Amino acid sequence: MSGRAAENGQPVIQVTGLTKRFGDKTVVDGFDMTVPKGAIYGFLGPNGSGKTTTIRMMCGLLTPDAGDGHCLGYDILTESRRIKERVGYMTQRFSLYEDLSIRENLDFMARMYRLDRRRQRVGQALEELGLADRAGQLAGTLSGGWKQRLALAACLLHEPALLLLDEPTAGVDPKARRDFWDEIRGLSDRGVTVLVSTHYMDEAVQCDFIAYIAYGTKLIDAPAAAIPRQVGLATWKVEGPGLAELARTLAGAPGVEQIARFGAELHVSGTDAAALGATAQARAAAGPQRWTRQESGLEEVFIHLMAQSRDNFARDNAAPDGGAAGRRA
Ligand SMILES: Nc1ncnc2c1ncn2[C@@H]1O[C@H](COP(=O)(O)OP(=O)(O)OP(=O)(O)O)[C@@H](O)[C@H]1O
Repeated sequence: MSGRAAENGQPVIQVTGLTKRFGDKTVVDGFDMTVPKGAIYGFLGPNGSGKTTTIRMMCGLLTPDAGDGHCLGYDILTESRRIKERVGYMTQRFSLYEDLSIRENLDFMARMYRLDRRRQRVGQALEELGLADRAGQLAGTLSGGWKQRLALAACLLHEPALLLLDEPTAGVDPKARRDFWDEIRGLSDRGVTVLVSTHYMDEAVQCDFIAYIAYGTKLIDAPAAAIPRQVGLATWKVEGPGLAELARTLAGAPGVEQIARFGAELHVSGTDAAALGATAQARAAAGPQRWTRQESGLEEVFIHLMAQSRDNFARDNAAPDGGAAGRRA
């Protein structure tokens, strides 16, 4: 496949069997994925589950121990240099030089990519950012939201076809998060493909597709809107007085696997819809709270997946004496 193939309706990324071991630990195991052009693909999962390692392998930034594939039409094993030229990478820590000015940061990035029309590109980025009249200000003096916008502008200078975002809005206020995602959506509309690793639900809901990874294995890979149905989790919303006490008495009741507080509501979920329904109806009849069956949201689903993968991991690693082998969750 040539570099142009990706522009002719073929997936931007297609990988199979990606596996990575660090020492005797397999952190990614037989990972397959296909990413369409312009998609925003979210990677979720517990800490240390292999999200970053997977994303880096998919883009040729890290060599897998097994598996192969293509990214942007290039072979991830033999043409990683070509891929890197077309990838923008924004890490959680904003990778800016705090003691350089806003303009100097952009100019440094433009030099790093050996870009032509450097002055023009930097000038245009400053205009688009709305920072042209503050170009001489030190980057370290910007607020979190502005630093993030500058970091994004810096990694877009070379007009990448693929953007990697690692928890991009951690520590940024809600307005700035919203603006940031509007910009990401705009890039996706223009055909830029985005891979984002996150723990935040408000980032997850912005994604077109979500892969959920637990301990090196992909458990879910689907359009975001299809995931609640695919996981098969039933949820009841409970409103009214005494929710804290109700939550205590519901623990362990038939069909109740998860109880989560959402503001003034309790969301009670489980995979056995019939058993949960019977419990809900019995409790509703006893009052005084109001019970309503509702669609499970992504947040409930991910709380469920997280708890389930922890339980599976503890079971699979249970020592002969019944204790769990140590590993960070
Ligand atoms: N270069 C490395 N050498 C040794 N172990 C590593 C290396 N990089 C990652 N790991 C280990 O591989 C596992 C997966 O790490 P990775 O960063 O991919 O997970 P993650 O899902 O992105 O985590 P987080 O959500 O915490 O960012 C972790 O146990 C991590 O400690």
